[in-house]
Amino acid sequence: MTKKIRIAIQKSGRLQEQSVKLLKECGLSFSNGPNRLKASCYSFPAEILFLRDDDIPQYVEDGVADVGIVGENVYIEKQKEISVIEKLDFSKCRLSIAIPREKEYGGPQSLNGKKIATSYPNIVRQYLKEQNIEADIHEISGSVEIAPGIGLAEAIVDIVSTGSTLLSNGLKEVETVMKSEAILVSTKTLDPEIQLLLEKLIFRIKAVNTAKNNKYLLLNTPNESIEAITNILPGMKSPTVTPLQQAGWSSLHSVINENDFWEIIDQLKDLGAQGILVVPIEKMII
Ligand SMILES: Nc1ncnc2c1ncn2[C@@H]1O[C@H](COP(=O)(O)OP(=O)(O)OP(=O)(O)O)[C@@H](O)[C@H]1O
Ligand SMILES: O=P(O)(O)OC[C@H]1O[C@H](OP(=O)(O)OP(=O)(O)O)[C@H](O)[C@@H]1O
Ligand SMILES: [Mg+2]
Repeated sequence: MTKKIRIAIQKSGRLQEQSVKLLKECGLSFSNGPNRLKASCYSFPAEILFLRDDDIPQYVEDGVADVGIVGENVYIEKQKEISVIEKLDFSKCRLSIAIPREKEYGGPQSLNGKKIATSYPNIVRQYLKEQNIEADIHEISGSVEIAPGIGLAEAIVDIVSTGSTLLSNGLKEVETVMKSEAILVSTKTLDPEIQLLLEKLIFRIKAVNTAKNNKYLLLNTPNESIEAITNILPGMKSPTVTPLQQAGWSSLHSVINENDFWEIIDQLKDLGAQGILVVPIEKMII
């Protein structure tokens, strides 16, 4: 019987939807109803385990799951013997120190002797040690932003993305402790068959994520500008150039990193390019 790779993802919460989407884009189809804790993939030898995100590092360390998707913040906090395989480019956030909006902030040293509420005691302990601060860490498992308002702590360390949770709880962000995004983690030593499945999965994840950052670009160019445009748009190997019906003109197709597009658009126009189309790419294998 062929072995299956066991992939742990969050059951519900901030990582869930994007983790499911990524696996499905990688060709792993499975059903994920609200009460499902385990699902078999139809199209890939894999089993999906739906778990609390905080438990995923432990399950991966124990080998109950071979790989898992967690936030870097949880990976660092849990201090488990597991490997980081790949950053996944979603659930981007930061772990920040926040204090009541009306309070003056006098730098990290002003936290000396204060009480800090957090769900990330190990990360905070390490930060305080590095900054040479003596403060009291009060661990709570959720709704951390409420702590200063009810007199539980003078500061908090929690996840911030848009900052709206801090704002609605009368807090202000004063320091970033770490940045985080979703990552793929794995057990340190994998069975060789599972390792091969993991390599297939990584190949697919890279194809999906590279495609997201790139766009397919089509334009019409006067033939005398082909060389100059090729220098600006080298593409994966070199652009495809096909003649148009209209003499002296060609259609040029290439691939471009999304971030570069607005930087080069004026140069393309100056070289006489017309009818520029930018199209999303679904998968990209370099
Ligand atoms: N507002 C946010 N924006 C982006 N990413 C976030 C945000 N909040 C959390 N994350 C990331 O998603 C992860 C899971 O967050 P979530 O709030 O769903 O955790 P949780 O409540 O502990 O879930 P669980 O019930 O699985 O324990 C966090 O560890 C962090 O990496
Ligand atoms: O800066 P913001 O965009 O407001 O995001 C930050 C909030 O998002 C997360 O909570 P979530 O909404 O996932 O709820 P939770 O309490 O269930 O973790 C996190 O714990 C923060 O409270
Ligand atoms: Mg959790």
